[in-house]
Amino acid sequence: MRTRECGWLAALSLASLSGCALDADWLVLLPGLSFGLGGLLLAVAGLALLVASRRQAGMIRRMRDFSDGVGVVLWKMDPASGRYLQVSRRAEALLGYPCEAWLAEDFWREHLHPEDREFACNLRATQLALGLNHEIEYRMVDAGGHEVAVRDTASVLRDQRGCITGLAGVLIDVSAHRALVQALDESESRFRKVMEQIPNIAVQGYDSERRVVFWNSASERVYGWSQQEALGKRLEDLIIPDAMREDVIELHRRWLEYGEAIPAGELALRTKGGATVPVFSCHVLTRNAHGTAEMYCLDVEMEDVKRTEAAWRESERRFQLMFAKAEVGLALRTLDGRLTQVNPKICSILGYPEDQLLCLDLAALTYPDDLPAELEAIAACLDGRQSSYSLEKRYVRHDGSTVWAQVTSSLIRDESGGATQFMTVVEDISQRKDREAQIAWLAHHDSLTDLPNRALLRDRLERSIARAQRRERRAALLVLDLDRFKTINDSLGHAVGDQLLQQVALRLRNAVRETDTVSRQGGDEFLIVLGEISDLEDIARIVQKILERMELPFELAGQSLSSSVSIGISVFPDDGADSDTLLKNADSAMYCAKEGGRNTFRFYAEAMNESALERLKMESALRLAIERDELTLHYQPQVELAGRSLLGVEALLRWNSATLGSVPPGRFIPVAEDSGLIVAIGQWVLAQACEQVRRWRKEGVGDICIAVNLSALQFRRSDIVATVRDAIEGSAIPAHLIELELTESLLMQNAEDVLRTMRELKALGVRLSIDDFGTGYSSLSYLKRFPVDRLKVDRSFVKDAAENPDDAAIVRAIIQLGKSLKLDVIAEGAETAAQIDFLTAEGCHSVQGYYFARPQPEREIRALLTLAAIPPAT
Ligand SMILES: Nc1nc2c(ncn2[C@@H]2O[C@H](COP(=O)(O)O[C@H]3[C@@H](O)[C@H](n4cnc5c(=O)[nH]c(N)nc54)O[C@@H]3COP(=O)(O)O)[C@@H](O)[C@H]2O)c(=O)[nH]1
Repeated sequence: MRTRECGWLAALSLASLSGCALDADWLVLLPGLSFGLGGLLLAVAGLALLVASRRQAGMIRRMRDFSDGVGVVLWKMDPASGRYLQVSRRAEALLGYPCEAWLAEDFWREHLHPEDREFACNLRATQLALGLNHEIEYRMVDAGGHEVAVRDTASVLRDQRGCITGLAGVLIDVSAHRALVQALDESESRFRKVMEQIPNIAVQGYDSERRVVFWNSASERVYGWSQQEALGKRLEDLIIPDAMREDVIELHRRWLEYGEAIPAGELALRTKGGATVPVFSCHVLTRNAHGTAEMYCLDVEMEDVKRTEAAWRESERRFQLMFAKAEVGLALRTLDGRLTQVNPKICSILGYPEDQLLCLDLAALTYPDDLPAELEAIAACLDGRQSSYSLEKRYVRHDGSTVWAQVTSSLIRDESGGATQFMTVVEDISQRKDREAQIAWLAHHDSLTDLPNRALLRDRLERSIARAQRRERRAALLVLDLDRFKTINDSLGHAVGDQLLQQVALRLRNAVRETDTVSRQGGDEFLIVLGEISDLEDIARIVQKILERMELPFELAGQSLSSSVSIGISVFPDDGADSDTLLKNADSAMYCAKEGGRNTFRFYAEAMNESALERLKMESALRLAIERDELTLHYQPQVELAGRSLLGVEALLRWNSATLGSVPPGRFIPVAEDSGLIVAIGQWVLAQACEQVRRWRKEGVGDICIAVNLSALQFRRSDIVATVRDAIEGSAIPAHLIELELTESLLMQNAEDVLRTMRELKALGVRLSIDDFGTGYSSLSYLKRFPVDRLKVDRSFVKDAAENPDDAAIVRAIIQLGKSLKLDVIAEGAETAAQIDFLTAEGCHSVQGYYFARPQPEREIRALLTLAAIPPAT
């Protein structure tokens, strides 16, 4: 609480002194409103004088209304008892009591705040005793029990003799004002405290003469002057170096006079001890409570910053040095895998120049099989499950080779903890991997021959069994034992024996497919696993190939040595369902082979031996058939149905073997195809057919067209176009007298290649027909594209066509198809008159079959060739 004399109240007292009645007494109080209302109330004071002198009741009433309007309470009090005699209407709003309540004895005293009561009562009593006007700030308590801060301005009323007659005053509610002042005080003190205690910013305040008015503890530390020493001293005498002195004074002046702010910037200021201290200084010009200018300077010491910067530069320099010189590959990588920085070592590991490497990303550099594991590890880092990962992986180098690396990637985070990039350390571990691979190789291979050893073979055998089981195929295990190896070893020495084993290993490897496994078990014993076998005869053929290759002499130590093997064979699933059983059975089969005279093979199951042997015998005999002149061609007429005229003949191969007797084509053609002999045989057939055409023409029989069967293998493997061209040109016959029969199934495989070859053949001028038509799955669209002249209905449909409606429908459909595609249709296998009638009725163009003639040797068929109409066979 504070009291204040209100000097000019004396002037207002004139109004009362001049004998104002009660209302006029109020007027002396109005100046109490001057606090905060300034000039307005001076005008009011003048007005009061005027009113007092003129006693204008209306004007007084308006003044009372005015006091209510501005929110003040006018009161009159008995000085002796302290009881209000009168209060203005505003009193009700101030404390929430009706005006009458205020007039009660001791109202004022009782509604003073208990903490302020004594002080307010004493002060008023003292002032009254001295006869002084006075002003007191204290708190009252309203009807709701809340404190209300008031400023109470009281004037002493006197009569003409100067005796005190009463006390009148104004109560103003200053609660809001006080709260504001208090908040401002608190705020100011808070900020002052902050400014004083802020540790890193030296804050100084200077008045308009640049004398220190504020000097915080950081200023004491930075500049060495204590607050006590600094206060009142001038800026330029404290911290401004001499060289800057005049400039600073001038800058300050210009700020004050022209408002040109002193810019913030780095300065080198002076300490008490005369040392220079680098600071970053910014300045604020403000006005104090008295309205005078004050400049505040906020200086941040730069030494720390500079030290940190230097340390950072040093650390960066070291990092760059370490990065560049590191003996391991280093790379910085964005979170999505792009390389942003690489060191020379990683460039050399990956074989890329730096600029090219920086254009690549993780996926492009990683061996595809190893990428998923690394992406999984990256995801674990990015979703916070781990902060780094380490793995072994393969990179794809610039030249396409792969390099094994031990990779450790750590997530780098920024100050706020956000992941920014990966730092990757790459160590070339190719050598270690090679060593590991070498060790693994040695653990699973025979060091003499480099072939898989027993352990690896067992693994491969088990895999082959599993695969064969899944695909419902067979697998075979061959146990091979070199005949006479002991003799060679003992007589020529171990070195030669070793060489022999190495050459045997090589021959065995070359005799089987890549996917088969050849293994050495030690000594002169070898094992072979043949996987994915669909036909038992395939095994016999491979075995035969091995035997043949082993029979060829070995060049060892300057001499030619011959050797041979005995082979025992067991087959999955026929001879055993597991590797142990198959090994045991193949072994016992091998001993049977040895007992059987060596240089031979034996299946574990006897039945297999028979069929395989027969087939092998046939293959061996067939191999010699051409040179032994055992092959001949028979011819079967092809007859036009309408006029029964001869259209041509089909050449059909016959084999009369010196050892096997007459072998039907149905048996030897598949063996020829499987063994590849069909290529040479087919060539022979073609040449013979062309030669026959030439002879018939020469001998006057006529231009007889010969149809020749082309096997699929012949069509695909040999240069069939050249073969046909050579045969035709070699016998100088018109090409259209040769017709090539291609099976329907051949056309369906690699259709585009087949089509190209067919077009080339057609370009030679030969005729093309589709054999066995109806047994394959030709689509109409394919047929349209193939340049064929004739469809040959398979004899299986012709056989029952006259009786079986289904077969009849098929034959009918083929005939219609031929007509639609403008192709001749020949039905083969027509044996009966009923079949001939049916085919004639359906509009079939021609037939081939026993009805007219069986395939016969040239001399027997010759008579038919000149007939105008071919009669049925008798
Ligand atoms: N790649 C080559 N394949 C050839 C060659 N020579 C023959 N073959 C093919 O061998 C299969 C069997 O031939 P083959 O025993 O000669 O049988 C042919 C005819 O004898 C037989 N045929 C003819 N008419 C009748 C008959 O009325 N009834 C009946 N049961 N059989 C009859 O049809 C065979 C002709 O068939 P195709 O060649 O499909 O016209 C056989 O698939 C021949 O293709 C050759 O040199 N190369």
